[in-house]
Amino acid sequence: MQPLIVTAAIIRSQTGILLTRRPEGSRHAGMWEFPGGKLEPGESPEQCLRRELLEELDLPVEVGQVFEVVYHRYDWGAVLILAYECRALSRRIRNLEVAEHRWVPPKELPEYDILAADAPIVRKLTF
Ligand SMILES: Nc1nc2c([nH]c(=O)n2[C@@H]2O[C@H](COP(=O)(O)OP(=O)(O)OP(=O)(O)O)[C@@H](O)[C@H]2O)c(=O)[nH]1
Repeated sequence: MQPLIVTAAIIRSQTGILLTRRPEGSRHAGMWEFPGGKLEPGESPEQCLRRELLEELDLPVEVGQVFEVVYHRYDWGAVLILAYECRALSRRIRNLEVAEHRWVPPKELPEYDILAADAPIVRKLTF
């Protein structure tokens, strides 16, 4: 099986890095993650991130450099996560498809239940 290709946004503000919590009824419900989602056919990672951030948070973003790439096997299958530095183009966020969102100072990231695949990203952010 090919891994699921997933994009994730690293968005920084003066108060921290943006985390979102997965809604009830989704895989890994209640866990925290970086906003983003699965790459759709024909889409570039940048297009995917812009679409997902609008769908989930009504947040327009500018997509920058790759921050980290992670391959991880869950018991249900593998993911290839492409994490990009992104810049929020609005201050307003709406929790459209997430349970909640939070701006988390890097040193507090280890206190959150973040998806296992994101561990290398969290390490790099807290380093
Ligand atoms: N968005 C996001 N997904 C992640 C991260 N880390 C991680 O393991 N994943 C996994 O990657 C997959 C992304 O799927 P998703 O359900 O968020 O994507 P989506 O919005 O396109 O899905 P849907 O439209 O089917 O609901 C999930 O299985 C999720 O568990 C992360 O930091 N951000």
